[in-house]
Amino acid sequence: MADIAGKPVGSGHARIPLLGFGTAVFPFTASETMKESILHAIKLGYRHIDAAAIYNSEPPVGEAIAEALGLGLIKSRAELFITSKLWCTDAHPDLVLPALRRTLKNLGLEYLDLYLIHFPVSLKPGSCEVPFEEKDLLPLDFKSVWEAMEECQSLGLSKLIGVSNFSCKKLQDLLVTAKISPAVNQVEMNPLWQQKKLREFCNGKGIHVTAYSPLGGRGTLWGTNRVLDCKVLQEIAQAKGKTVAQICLRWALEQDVSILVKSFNKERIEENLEILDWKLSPEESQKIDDIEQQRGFLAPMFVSEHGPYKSLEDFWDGEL
Ligand SMILES: NC(=O)C1=CN([C@@H]2O[C@H](COP(=O)(O)OP(=O)(O)OC[C@H]3O[C@@H](n4cnc5c(N)ncnc54)[C@H](OP(=O)(O)O)[C@@H]3O)[C@@H](O)[C@H]2O)C=CC1
Ligand SMILES: O=C[C@H](O)[C@@H](O)[C@@H](O)[C@H](O)C(=O)O
Repeated sequence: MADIAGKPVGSGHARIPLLGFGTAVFPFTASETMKESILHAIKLGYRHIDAAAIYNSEPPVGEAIAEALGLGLIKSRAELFITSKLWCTDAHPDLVLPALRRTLKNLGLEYLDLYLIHFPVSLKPGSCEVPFEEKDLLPLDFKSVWEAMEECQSLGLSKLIGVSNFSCKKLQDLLVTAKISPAVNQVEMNPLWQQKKLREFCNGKGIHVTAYSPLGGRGTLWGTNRVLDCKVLQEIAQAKGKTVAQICLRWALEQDVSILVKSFNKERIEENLEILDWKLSPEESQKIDDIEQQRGFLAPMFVSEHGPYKSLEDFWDGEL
């Protein structure tokens, strides 16, 4: 069993496991493979599972948890750290609590460990699906939606609350009125988009950063191969006898963040775990540090002349 020690998160005693398991696969449909992969991951020692209403992954996550309990892979639900996310159509103050209750029903759980605002944007209320119409994009009412998130935590329906895809500026805006500070900001982070500024800001505010698409989301709708194809990373991997994926994951781990990686392939699920008992040398870390930075490709879906963000610069408030 892999030893995936957790990091403190939030203002209480909670800990977030270092390495988490992603469940986003486009088209967003649940499958038997998804459930089997989650179960396999739990068997190998993954303890954080990242779901979202939009992924349609909540039912298979719930089934995998029930099976893991039945098989004795875990003794209680409390051994797991389960995250899910509020989709933009429900990012309206009166829709947050009903959305979380639906999420819990889908998962068959009484509480989440972490509930996140998926994106700093709303969509006209309606069905939770992509693609969506650009004309449905709306500004997020940070204050009132966050108040509804705070209510979710106060009711004990989620132990922690947080955000995803938030720039420093947006976090700063949220913090002006927040009574509970976001425990986590889940963002894209990999050697090609290291999020140095955001991490520094979050560290200063006690907000834990979770890295998604640590491999650049190879082969996904929103990702790219440029991370796994990066020459510098390939050279380090070859010299070290590791895979490029392992170099990316180890690098992220050494930046003091937690990671979410998705694989539905048994060998790769295992390969991605084998990053805990070795280190990058200072020279290797420096080479990665020097890689030219560019933003990933996720946010363009939310950039539109009809919506609150007219450009990627706008979405990220010019931060890189
Ligand atoms: N909050 C947000 O807005 C977002 C959150 N996320 C979360 O983060 C998770 C991880 O990010 P994701 O975007 O999926 O991208 P990842 O960087 O985890 O890459 C996943 C892709 O890489 C492949 N892969 C996995 N392991 C290896 C390996 N060792 N070698 C080569 N290829 C590999 C997978 O294929 P295969 O399955 O065939 O192994 C899959 O195609 C998501 O699943 C989701 O839970 C992701 C995007 C946005
Ligand atoms: O419009 C598409 C979706 O928003 C998609 O970009 C996200 O759901 C993201 O891939 C994720 O995994 O969280």
